[in-house]
Amino acid sequence: MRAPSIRSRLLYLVVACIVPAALMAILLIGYDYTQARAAFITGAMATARANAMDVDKEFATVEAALRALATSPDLARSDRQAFYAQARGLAASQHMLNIVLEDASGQQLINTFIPYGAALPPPSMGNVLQFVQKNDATAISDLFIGAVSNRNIASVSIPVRYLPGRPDLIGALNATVPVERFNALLAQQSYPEHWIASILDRGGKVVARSQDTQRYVGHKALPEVIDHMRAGFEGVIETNTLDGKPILAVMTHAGDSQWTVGIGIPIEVLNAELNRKLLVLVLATATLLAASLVLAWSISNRITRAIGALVAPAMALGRGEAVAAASYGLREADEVGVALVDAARMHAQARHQATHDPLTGLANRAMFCEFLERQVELCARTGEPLSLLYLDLDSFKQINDTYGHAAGDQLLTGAALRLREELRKSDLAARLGGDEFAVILVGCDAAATATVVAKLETRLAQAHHIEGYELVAGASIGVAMLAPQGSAQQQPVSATDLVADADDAMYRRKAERKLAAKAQSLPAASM
Ligand SMILES: Nc1nc2c(ncn2[C@@H]2O[C@H](COP(=O)(O)OP(=O)(O)OP(=O)(O)O)[C@@H](O)[C@H]2O)c(=O)[nH]1
Repeated sequence: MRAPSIRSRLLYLVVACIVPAALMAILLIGYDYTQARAAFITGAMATARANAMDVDKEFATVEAALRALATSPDLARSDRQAFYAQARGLAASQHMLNIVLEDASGQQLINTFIPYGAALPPPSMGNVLQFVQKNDATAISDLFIGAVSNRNIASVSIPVRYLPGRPDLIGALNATVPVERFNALLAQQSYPEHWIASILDRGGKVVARSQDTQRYVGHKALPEVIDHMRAGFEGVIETNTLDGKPILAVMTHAGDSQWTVGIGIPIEVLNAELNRKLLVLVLATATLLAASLVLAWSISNRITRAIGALVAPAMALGRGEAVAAASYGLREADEVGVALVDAARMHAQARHQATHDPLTGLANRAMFCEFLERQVELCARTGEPLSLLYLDLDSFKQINDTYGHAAGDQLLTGAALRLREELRKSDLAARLGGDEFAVILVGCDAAATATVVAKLETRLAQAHHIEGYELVAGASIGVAMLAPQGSAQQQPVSATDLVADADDAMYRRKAERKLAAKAQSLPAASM
């Protein structure tokens, strides 16, 4: 399996960084949403309870006014006309629609809505009167349409002994209040935007509403809401408004009237913020992800290019070639590049050390042997001439012994330099060890070889200026040749034979030179 690329790693890294961050943001948004929902429930419930108390307060105000009216001396005296006038004045001052006094049979005795003395409706035993008589207590009605006023109204009724001396006859003193009183109650609240508050009677009819009041007054709430009301539920439900808008609503009921106050917020509004935040998050994540991926892609391209550019110098190093310093546009790649340059240099150094003599810098025996074998084979095939010269310095030991090893080293180095200067680039000069050198001349016939030998003998015989002395150590040069094909000359056939011949020739030459020197009574080396 192929190892993953830098590009895929970087892309994974981007995804690994951004996706968890986005998930975390989603969790935070979710938490925020729950908090907003809880805050709505807490705030709306507190407001609904306060509104429910306000509803009861409205009824309590009306009841208190009626109870005060019931103590009127005009009633005790059965002065109906005076009582009528008093009731009418009270109704006007207390924003009541009208006040009605009924006897025990349900016959209206006064009705402030109808002029005093005019005909009153026939008697009727309503539920309210029955309740008042049975319980001798205040009754609060549900919403109904007034028979005379033809308006949505509610009534408060208190028991009243309307005939002096007949405490057994219990009639009712009723006051009706228009729904506008409850609408006014909601209107004076400053609900947060989007909140919808409603007041419902015990039967679930809408009494007042903070929005679209006229449209819904008298309408029944949804059955599920009515079911909750009947069960005496106080809490939060998800339901719909009468116009079908899904809402989250809190419900509570007033303790005395048992009317219900509900406050809702459209789920759409509640979710709008959530959706807005989620949209922003999705867009931000997508943008961030796209930007990061593009950045990661471009970074990976740069890294890949830098690493790819290292392949060529690495291959050059493998081939043993020199590696040039370069900048790869990335610090790490530059460092590897520098290491490759160093490695190539060390490699070249090691190769040079393995094939060259450290003192003179000439080829060493190993390189000499390899080169000679290759050239012998090549020339044997091509028929080109090849000459091998074996050189040994004369009386070098004496120089060493007399002037020291360091001076001997300098002389060896000087001799090597002279060889290099006198030879062609295509020739090979090698130090075989001690004061022994060898030269391979390729494509050099016998005449040219003789010229080179003479030139070298002359040059090497010249004095070296070392440490203030003039030191002379000429060289005895033995020659062996691989003659051209078809030549009559007897041929050595291998490099080993050629070396042995050159060595022999060198010894012979040395002997000749020694003899010649002796004959001339001259030392082999002079200083
Ligand atoms: N300074 C120095 N001397 C070396 C080195 N290698 C070998 N020698 C010495 O070179 C000398 C070689 O001596 P020989 O060739 O035997 O003797 P020679 O005096 O040249 O005598 P002939 O060859 O017969 O003329 C020895 O004394 C070695 O110790 C080297 O690297 N540096």
